[in-house]
Amino acid sequence: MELLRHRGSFSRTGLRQAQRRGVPVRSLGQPVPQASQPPHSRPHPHPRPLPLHPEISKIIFSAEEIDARVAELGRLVGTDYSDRELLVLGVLKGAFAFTSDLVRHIYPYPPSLEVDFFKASSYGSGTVSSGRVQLDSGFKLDSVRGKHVLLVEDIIDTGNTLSALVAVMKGAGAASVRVCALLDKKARRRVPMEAEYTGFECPDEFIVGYGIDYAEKYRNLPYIGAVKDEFIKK
Ligand SMILES: O=P(O)(O)OC[C@H]1O[C@H](OP(=O)(O)OP(=O)(O)O)[C@H](O)[C@@H]1O
Ligand code: HPA
Repeated sequence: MELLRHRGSFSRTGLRQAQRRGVPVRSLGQPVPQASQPPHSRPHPHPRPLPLHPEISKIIFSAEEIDARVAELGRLVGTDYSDRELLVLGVLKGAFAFTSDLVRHIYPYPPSLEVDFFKASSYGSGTVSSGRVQLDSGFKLDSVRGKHVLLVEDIIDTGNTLSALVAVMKGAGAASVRVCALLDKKARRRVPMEAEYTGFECPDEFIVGYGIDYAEKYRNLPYIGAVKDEFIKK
């Protein structure tokens, strides 16, 4: 076990000291020793459930619920694309966590699966959509021509962002465009938008966590929750 703590290389003195203390030392090229316990029975490095962030009033979707649903979505996507090459396009920044988890669950494997990201934003540092979707001008739209595109979003709220993105991808000559959204806040819709794959229906609240921010904060939380009122600027 102690071997795992010595990730870097040892100096000669450090090496001799480690050997004297009986620390097993592996030289480069030797196989990495396997942990004695299978991954699912190893204790998680953090206490679970994680303590609630002090600025969060409640958890709406727990890390465990999210993990389970993302795995199911991966299976659905994999089944539908088992005979088609797939381009997964994550919408930054909010969908970075969802996209990276989702792609690892896409099974059966499509004949080829590419992952890329596209930046779009309309909320700035507030809780209300500006209605103006700013799209990433640096993205090479040529790269979607002829591809089966799956747009991956953390949340559909007013629908402004995704309706703009679907139109952009179709205009760029994608062979097909589908949407996979973790959360669907139907109560706030202003323009029609239905995802082909949806994780959860989202209550009509401003939510954060699992990639989703308020004024750039809380993206790191492993769960999705609501921010306490006193931390929202009025
Ligand atoms: O349906 P809509 O009302 O358009 O809302 C959904 C969009 O809003 C959020 O992005 P945001 O503009 O906050 O940018 P971010 O992803 O960089 O946080 C979210 O990540 C979606 O992209
Ligand atoms: O509820 C939300 N929270 C954070 N960002 C968002 N963007 C759209 N809806 C939301």
